[in-house]
Amino acid sequence: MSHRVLVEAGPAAGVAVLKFRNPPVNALSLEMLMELVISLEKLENDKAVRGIVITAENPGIFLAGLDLTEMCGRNPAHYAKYWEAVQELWLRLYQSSKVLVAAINGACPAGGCLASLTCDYRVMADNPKYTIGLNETQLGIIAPFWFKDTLVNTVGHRAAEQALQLGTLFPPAKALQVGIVDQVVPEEQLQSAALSVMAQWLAIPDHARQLTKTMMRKPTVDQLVKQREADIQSFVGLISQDSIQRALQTYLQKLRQKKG
Ligand SMILES: CC/C=C\CC/C=C/CC(=O)SCCNC(=O)CCNC(=O)[C@H](O)C(C)(C)COP(=O)(O)OP(=O)(O)OC[C@H]1O[C@@H](n2cnc3c(N)ncnc32)[C@H](O)[C@@H]1OP(=O)(O)O
Repeated sequence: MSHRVLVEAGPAAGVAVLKFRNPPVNALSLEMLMELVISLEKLENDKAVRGIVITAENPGIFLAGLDLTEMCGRNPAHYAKYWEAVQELWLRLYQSSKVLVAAINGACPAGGCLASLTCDYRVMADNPKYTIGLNETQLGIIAPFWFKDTLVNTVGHRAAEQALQLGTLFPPAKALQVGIVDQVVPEEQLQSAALSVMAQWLAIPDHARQLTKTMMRKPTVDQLVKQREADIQSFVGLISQDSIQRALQTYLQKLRQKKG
């Protein structure tokens, strides 16, 4: 039984809707990552499902990214387990044979942006409070190579380099201009726009679309698969450094003090 992920049958045949519901901010905790992987595996094995709309149950925050509390003050074994789960989620999403459409109905930083970039199409609600991007450098950390490659595959090298170095969080119109999202629609039309684009994608024969997706994504997937363990060790080494721990603690404190 999943608590942090809700899967519903969509209003159209062959379409499921997967909703994030991990209050307060839909951070990707270890439990949330595991529940997502299980839900995605079930959907992948369900032949009746051809497409999945991915969204947040409550508008405002799509996904707050990786859970910073999983990366602060823990031991190396925990960091390794956590990072393996992050890799697993990315591999499931990026290699999914289903059509994935992200209906971005809230803030979408870092790991949230990465999850949306694994989808085949991104529709974002036109709300200036919502931003999207890989903002890791703003936290004093570095987006790993497979985060970077997923962005490069979406927006091209120059735009990705600039966005990554600056850790830019783009509001909807700018995100559309850069190509990080494919469509921006009024907030109340988000779900219908996602379903409408899903229908267009589902009009293509599955086998032809799936093989094309695999052809386009395989080189990026293979890069991680062949060095998964090294990537885990690299993460554990970096995240355990005092300077990185200090940077993350400072960032978390700033988030907490924002309210006070
Ligand atoms: C060595 C490095 C190697 C690899 C790199 C690792 C890659 C990491 C990628 C990531 O995903 S890092 C995480 C990046 N995420 C963010 O920068 C988002 C931070 N959060 C926000 O900007 C805001 O919280 C929000 C826009 C998502 C929501 O704003 P608001 O509605 O105003 O809520 P609060 O800011 O008051 O937050 C409520 C509550 O939640 C805590 N929180 C927020 N984000 C996270 C998070 N990502 N992980 C854990 N906890 C988070 C926040 O501290 C508040 O906690 P309280 O205890 O004060 O209630």
